[in-house]
Amino acid sequence: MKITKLTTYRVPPRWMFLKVETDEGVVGWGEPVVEGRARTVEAAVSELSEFVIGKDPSRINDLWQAMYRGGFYRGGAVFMSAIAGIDQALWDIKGKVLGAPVFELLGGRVRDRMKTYCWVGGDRPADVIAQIRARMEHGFDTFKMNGCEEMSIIASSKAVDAAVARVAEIREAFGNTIEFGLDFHGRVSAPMAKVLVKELEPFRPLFIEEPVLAEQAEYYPRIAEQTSIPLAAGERMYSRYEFKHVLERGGISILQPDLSHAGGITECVKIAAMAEAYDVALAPHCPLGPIALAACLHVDFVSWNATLQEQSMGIHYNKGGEVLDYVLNKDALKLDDGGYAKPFTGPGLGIEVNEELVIERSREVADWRNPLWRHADGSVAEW
Ligand SMILES: O=C(O)[C@H](O)[C@@H](O)[C@@H](O)[C@H](O)CO
Ligand SMILES: [Mg+2]
Repeated sequence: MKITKLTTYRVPPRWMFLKVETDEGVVGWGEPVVEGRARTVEAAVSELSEFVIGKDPSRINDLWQAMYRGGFYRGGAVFMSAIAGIDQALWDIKGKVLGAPVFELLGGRVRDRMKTYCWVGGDRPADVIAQIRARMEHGFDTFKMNGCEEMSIIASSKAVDAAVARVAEIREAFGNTIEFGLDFHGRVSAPMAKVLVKELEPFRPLFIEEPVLAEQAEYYPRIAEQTSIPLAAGERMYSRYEFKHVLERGGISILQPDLSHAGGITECVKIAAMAEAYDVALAPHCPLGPIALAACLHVDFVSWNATLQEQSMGIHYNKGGEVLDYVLNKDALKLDDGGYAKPFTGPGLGIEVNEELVIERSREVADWRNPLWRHADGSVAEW
């Protein structure tokens, strides 16, 4: 079998799907995208297709190594996302050729179902109580929200109190009938992370995500020293070689590689195993579409240390498109009570893509950009 064509489709809300065709008619789908940089990733996929076209799709490991090492320069969000989408599609093809779900090709399931969580609260966390109540009616009991609004490098006690009051209100309203993670989203500086984590300790959030920016990773062990709240990070790390430093330094209890940013299934299965060796949980990042989510779940089903899966149904970013819109076999991603995903039964990634809708929506798609926030003094604020 030979790869004959790679086609990318940028679709609403802010995703990109990749179709990989072969000379035997077997097709694989992937989701290579960096949110807000879809066209840049599209160019990277196009460059990589020069190498990939004509190759045997079954040789996933060799193709991955050649894509990763073959261009001298390596790593980074754009390049590793391009590789990720191609890798996902190759696993989809392999499963379809062999008639088995990807998790079976990776050694079979370690669990019968996988716990997911959902977002509430939006960019600037608001209205979270009502949104939690609404999602609880659909059986969810685990949530994530932004932990704060813009936060100056040395923020006011008022800004800290606002962040803490929101969490206190959640615990007041729900006790521990629900669990929630707080995403600092890289908005919090190292000095303020120490302050915020200390004030949040009594409310025991399930985890604090990106307590500082990935480029400040040396602070993870220092922040972990001062709190019992598990720290989570990983969405802005792109290969084993970045995660190994974080694992060696310690401080992170939950690794969150993104299956569409960190090299795909081939790389993230290895990252999951590295995390297990350090007794670190796996909670793949996934604010994206159905193909990315399916790739995450296949890794979850074979990773003993997988604990929680992010999924973007109802997330504040999904304007103009939702996860199940592009899926024909919607039941494959139906979440049961408690937000549990069940194992795929179909071959490959187990997602039947609504190609007609993908093509139609790809014709009129706006380029999504995240907002550029500024502090009151006019300086750029982390979004
Ligand atoms: O945890 C999450 O989902 C992420 O922090 C998410 O909010 C960002 O990755 C966003 O998608 C970037 O455009
Ligand atoms: Mg995050």
